[in-house]
Amino acid sequence: MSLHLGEISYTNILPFFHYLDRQELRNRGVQFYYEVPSSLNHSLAEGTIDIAAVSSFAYAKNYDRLCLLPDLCVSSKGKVRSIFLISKKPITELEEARIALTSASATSIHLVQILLKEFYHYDTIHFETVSPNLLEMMKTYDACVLIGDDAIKARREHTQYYYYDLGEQWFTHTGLPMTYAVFAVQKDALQSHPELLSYLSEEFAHSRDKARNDKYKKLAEDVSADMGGAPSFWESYYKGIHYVFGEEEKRGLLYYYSLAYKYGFIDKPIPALNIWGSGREVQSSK
Ligand SMILES: C=C(O[C@@H]1C=C(C(=O)O)C=C[C@H]1O)C(=O)O
Repeated sequence: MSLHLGEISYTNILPFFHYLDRQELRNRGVQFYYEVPSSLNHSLAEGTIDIAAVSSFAYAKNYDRLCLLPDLCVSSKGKVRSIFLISKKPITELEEARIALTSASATSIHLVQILLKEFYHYDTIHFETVSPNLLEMMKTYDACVLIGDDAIKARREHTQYYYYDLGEQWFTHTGLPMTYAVFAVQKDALQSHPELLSYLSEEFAHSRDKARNDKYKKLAEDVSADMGGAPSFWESYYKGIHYVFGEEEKRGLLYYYSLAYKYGFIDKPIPALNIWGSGREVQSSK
């Protein structure tokens, strides 16, 4: 029986995937699915995918059925450089604004609402979820949120707007890192494929460590050839992202979940993260 693995179709996740021996994994029964985060979140919730890097928000939504792989995440302590609120007006002038949210995201579209409610005290902003097309969004809305490669491209090509980096905003107001993606696995799959999942988890960590030990040089060159942008941009982009799920990242994520609960984005509080193989739970610091 094969194991269905979801891969986010953005460059930010590549350190975990670039150096994987995909043929070896296919030989062992892994099937790859390449999708934007919101589709992977959906597939994981439906049970059609066994394991994936998904929006950290999606883990909270399906908390009872999922476990996290230890040590792996996509986080930033401050600027992430690929998740922006892009606005025609300064962030302090958004009373009654209409904001378009990218349909590719789950974590960031709730993060922006949390930031604007909790720290800017807005309660009259109108949010709508639409396809991630900057020009279309800005035709009808005052501001929009883009993530991943859409956001990187917008920042490069459309400099006439105000850009607010949501990782930086979160850090300014909380002093904590923000975790956008985690590796979540169905509890059922842990029963049916424990050895393969353990192998896969180690392979993700090896790929990440290889990319980091090379200071992201080779990865940056490959991404630049594929996507444009200078290799130096990609090197510093990767260096700004935290790929290790440490204690501070977990605290930041639990605080995000507590605010997501406060504003009704999730139905149940998340008291702790269930991390596979760690034999322990991490309590919320709040
Ligand atoms: C750093 C990023 O994090 C992403 C943001 C996500 C979200 O908002 O749901 C999901 C997965 C991550 O890949 C990014 O896309 O730029």
